[in-house]
Amino acid sequence: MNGAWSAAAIRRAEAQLMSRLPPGTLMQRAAAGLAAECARLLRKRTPQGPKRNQGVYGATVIVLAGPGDNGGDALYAAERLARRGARVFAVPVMGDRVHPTAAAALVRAGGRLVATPPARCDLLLDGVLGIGGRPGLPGRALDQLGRIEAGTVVAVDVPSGVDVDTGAVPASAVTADVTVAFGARKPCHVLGRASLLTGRLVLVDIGLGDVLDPNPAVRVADEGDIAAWWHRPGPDDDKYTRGVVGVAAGSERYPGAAVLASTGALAGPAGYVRYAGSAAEYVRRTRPEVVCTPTVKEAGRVQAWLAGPGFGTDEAALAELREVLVSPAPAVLDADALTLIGEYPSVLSRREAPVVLTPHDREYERLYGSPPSEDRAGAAAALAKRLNCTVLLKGHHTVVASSDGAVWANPTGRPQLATAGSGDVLAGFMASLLASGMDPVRAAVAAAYVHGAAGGLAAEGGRTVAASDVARELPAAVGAVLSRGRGAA
Ligand SMILES: NC(=O)C1=CN([C@@H]2O[C@H](COP(=O)(O)OP(=O)(O)OC[C@H]3O[C@@H](n4cnc5c(N)ncnc54)[C@H](O)[C@@H]3O)[C@@H](O)[C@H]2O)[C@@H](O)CC1
Ligand SMILES: Nc1ncnc2c1ncn2[C@@H]1O[C@H](COP(=O)(O)OP(=O)(O)O)[C@@H](O)[C@H]1O
Ligand SMILES: [K+]
Repeated sequence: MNGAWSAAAIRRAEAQLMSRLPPGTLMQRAAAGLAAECARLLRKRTPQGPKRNQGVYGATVIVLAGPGDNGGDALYAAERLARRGARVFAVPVMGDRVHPTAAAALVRAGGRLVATPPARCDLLLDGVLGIGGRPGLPGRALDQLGRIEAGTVVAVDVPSGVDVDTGAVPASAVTADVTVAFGARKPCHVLGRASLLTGRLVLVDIGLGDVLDPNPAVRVADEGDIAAWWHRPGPDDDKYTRGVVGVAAGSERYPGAAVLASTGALAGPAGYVRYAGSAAEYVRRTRPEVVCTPTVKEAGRVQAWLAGPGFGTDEAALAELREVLVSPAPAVLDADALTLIGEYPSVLSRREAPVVLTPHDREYERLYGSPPSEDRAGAAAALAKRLNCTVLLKGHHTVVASSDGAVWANPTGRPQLATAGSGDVLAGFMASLLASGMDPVRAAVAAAYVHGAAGGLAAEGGRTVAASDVARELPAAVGAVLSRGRGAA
């Protein structure tokens, strides 16, 4: 598992570490790692004309330097590049406030402090704001970003202007090709719109590992986690012990949801999929391995339910939802089930077994009363706490929150997944993970991860993606994630 730590947690760890080290040590570690990454990027540049001067020597580097230590990191890294022959121009963007010793070191190495740098450069270093930054950019930084044409933009620690702890981008911010982060990820690298401005993330180890709080603000699963959580069938297993999934989805009007959710469920680790609803004819025709009954009651005992996709919001649907909720099995509630809960919140009141809610933003609003804020992790956690459920809030970086406040950001997925029915596939797959015995938060996290990976496979080569394509790629995505995960373990 990877984590992302809040600015306050990073500062606490840095303070502890710094108390044991000579002054300036951490900043030099950060600057050395940053300069090394810049040198790697400059080696890849393709200057116009004959291939001379490739690399650091002769490259034009511009530093936007803010008033704090983030500017200090950028200036010390630029000093190292200047010593290797780069032409460095540093622009103080907050009046004359600039890290004094770092600026002096850069000047000694041949760099220049200027008000107006060249209009083009090979590499632009964003050292405007780091973890001490409030959202938004100072005007001078914004002006320079508007006029400089940069081959590569490297953000120092975080893309300046973002809200470091939430990933919100309420005002102007830098768009980076690469972000070189020190010590640990911060929430803005993995959450919200800020994660899109981060570009490729490079972590530089400055020795914080041992002193960081063991509980990160945001967790990010990796393939090793998913492989470790996955229940593999053993020689004594049968289809029942592997778990029975109940799918209460679809209707005569929306039979597709039943098929997509059942296909999602079949791709998971459970051994048996039962369908309960009025679209049985379509499910049988497309997925003959699914056992169909007309109602939830007749489906009998299952180890997990999915309820909601395409099953309507009328009285009959409400009655079926109530039937699912009296079952002691954990349940994924999606789509129409979320609309029903928004309308009749009391249906959840006597529920004891775990529930995973999987809203997109409009469904979230129906459940919570207002749309999710740009602090998507905070929004998911607030709903999870209020309803005492696990919440998977869908979007570009899907977020999973547990009712006790733990938050996970999903690292996979792509916008092509935003296609009708793709959520039905996700919900069915998640129900299969629950039925296999996986803990609800892990089931939500693992389902989002593998679903995103399946979307990636479906979109390979720029192909267009429909929900059936995502469902078709799920078994391959499971295979790839588990085999890489076991390899990593
Ligand atoms: N503390 C440490 O030991 C280390 C810190 N490092 C670097 O230090 C950074 C944090 O440095 P600082 O604490 O000095 O903070 P920043 O460099 O993020 O800057 C804070 C300064 O910017 C001003 N400011 C904040 N938001 C602004 C806005 N929107 N517009 C205009 N001005 C704004 C503040 O008033 C303050 O003067 C990290 O991100 C990292 O780059 C690294 O050198 C590693 C070691
Ligand atoms: N911009 C986006 N980038 C990546 N994934 C997205 C984006 N928008 C939506 N998704 C994903 O697409 C899926 C859509 O689900 P949902 O909205 O429930 O669709 P449907 O109800 O039609 O099945 C979710 O997994 C969601 O996380
Ligand atoms: K920065």
